[in-house]
Formats: sequence, structure tokens, C-alpha cells
Amino acid sequence: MEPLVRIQALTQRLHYLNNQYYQHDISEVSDQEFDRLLAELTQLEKDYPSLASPNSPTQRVGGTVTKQFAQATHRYPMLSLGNTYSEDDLREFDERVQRGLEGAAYAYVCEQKFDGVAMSLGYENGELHQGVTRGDGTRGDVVTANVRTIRTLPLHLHGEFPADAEVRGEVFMPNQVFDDLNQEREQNGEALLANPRNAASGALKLQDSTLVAARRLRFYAYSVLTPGRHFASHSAALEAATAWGLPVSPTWRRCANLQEVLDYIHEWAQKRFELPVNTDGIVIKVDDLRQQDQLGLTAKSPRWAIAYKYPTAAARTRLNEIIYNVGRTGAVTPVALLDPVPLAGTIVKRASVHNANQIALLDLRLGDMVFVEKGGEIIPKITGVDLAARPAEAIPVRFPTECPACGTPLVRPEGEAHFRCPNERGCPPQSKARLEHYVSRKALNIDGLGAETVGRFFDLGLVNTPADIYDLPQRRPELVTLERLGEKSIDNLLAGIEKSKTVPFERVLFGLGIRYVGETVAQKLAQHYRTMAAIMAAPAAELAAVPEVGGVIADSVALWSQQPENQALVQRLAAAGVQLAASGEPPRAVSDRLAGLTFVLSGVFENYSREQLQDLIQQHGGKITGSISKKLSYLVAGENMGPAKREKATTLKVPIISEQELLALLPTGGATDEPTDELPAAGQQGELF
Ligand SMILES: NC(=O)c1ccc[n+]([C@@H]2O[C@H](COP(=O)([O-])OP(=O)(O)OC[C@H]3O[C@@H](n4cnc5c(N)ncnc54)[C@H](O)[C@@H]3O)[C@@H](O)[C@H]2O)c1
Ligand SMILES: [Zn+2]
Repeated sequence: MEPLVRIQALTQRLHYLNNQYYQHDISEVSDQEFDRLLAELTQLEKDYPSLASPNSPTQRVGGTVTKQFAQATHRYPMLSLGNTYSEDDLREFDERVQRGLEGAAYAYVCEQKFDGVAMSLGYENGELHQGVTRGDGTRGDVVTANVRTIRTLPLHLHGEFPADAEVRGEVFMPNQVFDDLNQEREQNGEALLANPRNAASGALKLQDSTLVAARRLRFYAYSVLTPGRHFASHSAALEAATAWGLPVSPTWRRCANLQEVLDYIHEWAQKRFELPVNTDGIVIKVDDLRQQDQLGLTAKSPRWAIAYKYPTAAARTRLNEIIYNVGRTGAVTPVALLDPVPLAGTIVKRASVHNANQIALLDLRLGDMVFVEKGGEIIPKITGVDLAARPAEAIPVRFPTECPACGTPLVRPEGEAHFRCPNERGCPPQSKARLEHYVSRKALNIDGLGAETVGRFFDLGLVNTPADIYDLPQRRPELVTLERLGEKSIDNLLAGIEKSKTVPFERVLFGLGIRYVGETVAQKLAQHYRTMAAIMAAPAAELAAVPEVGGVIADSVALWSQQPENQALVQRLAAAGVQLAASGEPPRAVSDRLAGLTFVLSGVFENYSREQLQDLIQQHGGKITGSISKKLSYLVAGENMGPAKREKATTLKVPIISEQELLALLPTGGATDEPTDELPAAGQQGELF
């Protein structure tokens, strides 16, 4: 192929993949594949320098800023790292360093390359005042409120620190958190997060920091920058950061020479899988900061550092069978059963294949030799077939057309990847999974009645729906006859069931397992409506206007509420004494100043989060709605509000007010003491912008 044509094709493809990765948190290809394409382009540009464009992905940091946040310019550029998968390249890197330092002695620091999102934290007089993403390397998104939700991050530094320090590090989602979240999402019928890195990146882009807090992000610091050289070496900076109370992973090591670097790399090749966070390699940095300055930077990366990436852990093994699991919401997921094979520190016997499309895409046959990889996920996945080794008798995998559990024809709703069994009531694994969900830790958390026991009771026909659990006390004589269930554990179990009647309403609502109603949504609905009866009576359009509840969730709740079986279930739970109303006082009404007024909030606000402003409006009798209509009283506009919203409000003559003006509407005057009558009256065109 013409080099120019290839260069253009690669450039276009890499720009596209960068955009998917940084803007939409989607990895369409593996990192290894991405790096291979980038290396090919780098080589071509080296061979044909006249064809290289200054905007090439080889010359620039891949990310960009987003529209939803305010931006800040980095004082020191936030660069990428040169990377390699080969030890020979490391030797070349070491030779370049040696030449660059003209024979002076030097040492390295090796660190884990944490697979998350780079973050710059500004500490002024030891106080955290700003968190900014890498963005395009020059400017990034200001996500301070989101960063503050990271519980291990100190808001104040301890001990002796410089007045002005920029701490850099990685925001990540621990693997355990990722697995828990995904399990929950799967059960709620929500789309799964692809891997912990994309999950962390997506969480940082959320507008509502209470939602970010629920993602339980963490942070590891890996560099400190100060005006003037405060430290002599990178290792001294890491030690200081630790002393100030910043989380620094203890895995770093100072290495006297390349051999020690290679030892570190070999040592961590397997050990890294025991860390609570994904890593994708090792970062090697020249330790002395003056030597770092001497070596300098390229447009894209420092010359004093390099990333060594481990090849993705992959194995080849035989695919014996595919089984189909039916989940709580009826989704049918294929699971591949394999000949056991060691991979990245564990023995793998099962792999996920995601869905029917994936089976077709890979053209899987039973008996095939397949490649399995362990990426960010705990369960490995099948990534390809060794076609050369395909046995003649290999049987094409046929995705079932009927539910493997109950025989009902499967359906695939428009736009969904999964086939579902629509037989909600009569399909045993669905009923069983609903029970397991009801007793689970984050729902009713019934002592002595775990997933296993409730599953066993279901199999024995003792319970079928959550309401049956409350009839168990009357069935004690039957329970005593069960094997492995002594008097004592029955006492425990019955006491646990009794205690579950005090579990707050929001967790009961979550426990009902309504599709798309996860923990947060259950909380919002419970706060807003306060009783199950009110939720079940609410029309979908009204539900959709509750903060964090969109149209899809609202439709699902309304549909659930209409079904007679569910109405009967709720009645029986109520009769058993389960909490179906929020306890305590409803949020105190502070005034009725905003009674009869409706508000839409949009954009980013300066003094309060959107959530806080919504609470404030409600405390003063105002209502929050989801969409802009002629009847809307005010659109409250923050920074970076979408132009479409502004246009719609202007066309419909809905007054647009700022955060300050909203606060001024309140009796105390909020942040200002402006007289309220200077505001445009509701229903008139505001001309404040
Ligand atoms: N799969 C895809 O479609 C796709 C698309 C674009 C990029 N990518 C991946 O992203 C990489 C490029 O991304 P990049 O420029 O963000 O990262 P990079 O691989 O060039 O490394 C730089 C980043 O490493 C991180 N890091 C982690 N631990 C560190 C430590 N101890 N010290 C210093 N930095 C540390 C920081 O976030 C820093 O920004 C590519 O090599 C590719 O693997 C993949
Ligand atoms: Zn079924």
C-alpha cells in the first residue's frame, strides 16, 4: 500500500479510537491493538517524515475536554507516556538516557502503571482546592466536586508541605467495587460497565457528585510538582507525599540500574493480579529531578520516563459447552465451559461470551480451540478462535430460541443485546433470583436467610415470592424436618425475618427488584413519594420528573405497579408488617415562597451542586420537573448549559435565571440580599442574559 494512504488510514482510525475512548469511555479494540496501530504509524512517520502531520495522534495527547465542565489550564502540561511491550526497547531507552546524561550516574524509580484516569490536584496551603482531568494535556475539566467524593483523599495535608503543590495521580475504581457494581447493574437490567478504567472515567464525568460518591472511586498519588524544585528526587517526593497523608501505593521501588528495573518487571508480572486495582504495566522514571529536566520532554511525552506494558494475559483452550443462565430480569447470558487452563494466576474453567451477537461474531463451535483473555474483568472472555485447529466435527453453537428453564419463546426487545424470557412469573430461575435479591445484603439483609438457603426453600416449594418469607414462622414444623437445619439456625432465621420488618422503606423498594430500580433510584423514589402506595399510584410522566429517574425507569416502575401480582405482593408485605413507607419526618418545609412554581435546572453551578439546589427549591415549596414546557416557571441556568435548552426556553418564553437569582427568590435572600421583585415575573421573557 502507498505509505501516504496507510498513514491517512491509520491517522483516521486512531483519531476515531481516541475519541471513543476518551469521550465515550468505549474501547472498541484492546489497548494492545491500539498501541500496535500507533507504533505502526510512528514508524511510518519516521520513515517518511515529509508525510507526518503536526496533528497526528503520534504527536498529541489523546484526550480532550468535555462540554459539561468548566476548564482550567495546566500549569505544567499533562503528558502521555512512551510505551513498549519489549525489553529490547527498554535497553534502547536506557541507552538514550545514558547518552542524554553524558555519563553521569543515575537511578530509576519503578511504579505500577495504574489503569484509571490521570488527575491533577491543586493544594493551596495544604487545602485541596481543585481537581482537573488531563484533558488534551494543556487544558482539562474541573471536576473538584467529584474528586472530593474520594474518601481516601485528604482534603488537608499533614505536616510540612509547600504552600503551593500540585499532586498528580490516578483515579481508579477498585476491582471489587467494579464487580459489585456490575453485579447490581446486571440484576437491575442496566447496561454493564465494560471495565474498571472506563467505569472510573465515566463516573468522573457525572454531573451529580452524590452519584459519583456511590461509585466509590480511589486515588493513588504518583508525582508532586512545585514551583521551584522543592525536592531533589522523585523518590523523595513520593516519600513526602506519603508523609502528608496522600495515598501512595507502597509498590514503588528505587532501582539502581536497568537490571534492577527488569527484576522489578519480572517480579510483578504475576503479583500485580493480587493488587486491588488493575494495572497495565510498569512506569520507569529517572529519579533525579535535575536529570529529568536535563532530558526534557517531547510534545507528547517526557524523555525521562517510559511505560513497559505486559502483554495481555491470554490462554488457548478447548470450548466444551455453552450453558445459558437466566437472570432475575429474564436476560439469558451464555457462559462457556472450558478445559481448565492457567491464566494470570488462576485456573480458568469458564468464560463469558456476553450475548448471541458475540457468539455469531466469533462463529463459535463446540470443540473449538479458543483464546481467552483476562482484561479488566474478573471473569475472562473469549476473544477468538484458533481456526487452524478447528476439528471437523466441531458443532456450530445455536443460541436457543426458547428459555432453557421454562421453554417460553425468547424475545429480544429493540435495541437490546440480550434475549429475554418474558415469562416473569412462571420461570423458576427468575423467581428464585428475585428471592435471592430480596434477602441480599443491600436489600432486606435477612440474618440466617442467605441466597443459598432461600434458593433451597424455593426448590422445596416453601417460598415462591418475597411475601412467602413472612409465612415461614407458621411453617416451623416443616422447617425442622429439613436436613442441615437445626433448631438453633431456625431460631436465628425466624429472628432475622422478624428483624427485617424494621428495614427502611428505600431498601425494601430496592429489594422488590423492579427493573432499573437500583439502590440510588430506590432512594430517590422513597424520598420523593414517601410511600409505596404513592409510587404505585404515580403516572409514568410524573415519575420521570423525579431527579435521577428518567423515562425508561419511570415506564418500568409504572408497568410494574399495574400488574395485579405485584399489587397483591405489596399488600401481603404490608400485612406482614414490612416497611412500605419512609419513617421519620418528611424533609422540613422551610417556607412556601416557591409554592406553585416549577423549575428546571441545567448546567454546572458555582456555589451549590444541582442536587442541593433541587433540595432547596423543594424545601421552599417549589417543584422540579424534567423538561421545558410553556408552563414551566423558571429555567435555572448554570455554566455550560446546552444551547438547545436555552433556545427552547427562549422560544417558549420561559424566564431564564441564574443560580444567584434563584437564591435571591428565597426568603433569606440566599447568597445575596437582592430584593426579589427585580426578577422577571414567571411567565415573562427574562432578559438577564
Ligand atoms: N483501546 C482503545 O481503543 C484505546 C484508545 C485510546 C487509548 N488507549 C490506551 O490508552 C493509552 C494511551 O493513553 P494515555 O496517554 O492516557 O496513557 P499512557 O499509556 O500514555 O500513560 C500515561 C498515563 O499513565 C497513567 N499512569 C498510571 N500510573 C502511573 C504512574 N505510576 N506514573 C505516571 N503515570 C501513570 C496516567 O494516567 C498517565 O496519564 C494507549 O497506549 C492505549 O493503550 C486505548
Ligand atoms: Zn423462562
